[in-house]
Amino acid sequence: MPSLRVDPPAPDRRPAAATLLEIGHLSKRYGAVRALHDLTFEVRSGEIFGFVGSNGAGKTTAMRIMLGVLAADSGTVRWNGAELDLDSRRRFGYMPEERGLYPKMKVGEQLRFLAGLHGMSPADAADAVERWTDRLGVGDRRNDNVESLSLGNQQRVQLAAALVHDPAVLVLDEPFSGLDPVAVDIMSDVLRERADAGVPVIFSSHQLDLVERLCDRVGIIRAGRMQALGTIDELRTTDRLQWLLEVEADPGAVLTAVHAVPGVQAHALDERPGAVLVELAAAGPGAGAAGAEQDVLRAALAVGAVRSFGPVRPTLADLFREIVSGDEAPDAVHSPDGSSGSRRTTAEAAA
Ligand SMILES: Nc1ncnc2c1ncn2[C@@H]1O[C@H](COP(=O)(O)OP(=O)(O)OP(=O)(O)O)[C@@H](O)[C@H]1O
Repeated sequence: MPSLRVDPPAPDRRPAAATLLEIGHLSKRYGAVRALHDLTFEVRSGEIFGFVGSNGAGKTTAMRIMLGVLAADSGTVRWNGAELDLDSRRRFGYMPEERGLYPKMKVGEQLRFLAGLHGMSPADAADAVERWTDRLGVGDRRNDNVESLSLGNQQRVQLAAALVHDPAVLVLDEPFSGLDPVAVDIMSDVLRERADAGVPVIFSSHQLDLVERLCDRVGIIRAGRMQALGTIDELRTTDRLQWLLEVEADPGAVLTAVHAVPGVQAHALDERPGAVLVELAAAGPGAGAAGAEQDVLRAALAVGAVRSFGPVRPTLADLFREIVSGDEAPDAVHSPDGSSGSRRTTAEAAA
């Protein structure tokens, strides 16, 4: 059941931008487990891309392949039109799921060391470490061993490690997990700021409200395949047009009146007494439902005063549930014919 949000379409924040990171037809097996199957998507300059999927869907595998810490069985990862090599990967900032900090090393020392590995001079590294640890709220912990920090603060340090060399691409595996709300806000601001500076940002997350709020585009992956890809707004535009209707009248009478409109389904909402969810067929070639909402409104007005009547669109969490519902065990081997199909937005399909 879609939640009852009636939102105006979100503004498209995407600048007209070049595709910087292209993930093309990646496939990967671990023995009998098919972790990725022909996974293709792109992340554009200045865009925050949210990578979502159930546990075991293949997100970490895809991110590791992007970073070159894991080899794909087939497929390519291109940056700025060229296949990635060691040099270009040094320009990436990566926050691995397994969090690779040295527990017994001091925060500042460790970050300066990592910045040096990315080719920064000691002076530049020291400046950047000071700037990022201050920004991420762990400036006063620079002289403490990593293991003495709370897990959330270690995560802030891990983000500093991904950012310290001013990366041209950011790939972050579950950067928000375990963060307190203040740290979530800081992390969100930093990602938006980096994207606004032209950096393609990709992160995985199970926090769908956050993904919905923060990301310009989203990919929903299921069992190693991309199932839905597009802006939040595009993904929320479904074939089923649902409207929420509230009338000052007996709900049974409202339902009867609405059902009398040809091609319209309706049912009462348990969680919102008196409200009726009206489902119109999609307007489009052959659907013949354009203007059906006017017929519904007229029918409703005939039984009582209409308190509200407006379109309802699914949240990202609704879409996600719809896509992964009936999921088989994530570790299963999948049929080679791609029978699960893939939902791409019109814009993506045309691209
Ligand atoms: N080293 C490995 N050896 C064998 N199987 C693996 C290995 N790493 C991952 N897998 C399997 O590959 C599939 C994809 O795993 P992956 O970690 O990429 O998923 P994920 O989407 O990141 O999951 P989560 O949200 O739980 O982190 C899963 O079925 C997983 O069990």
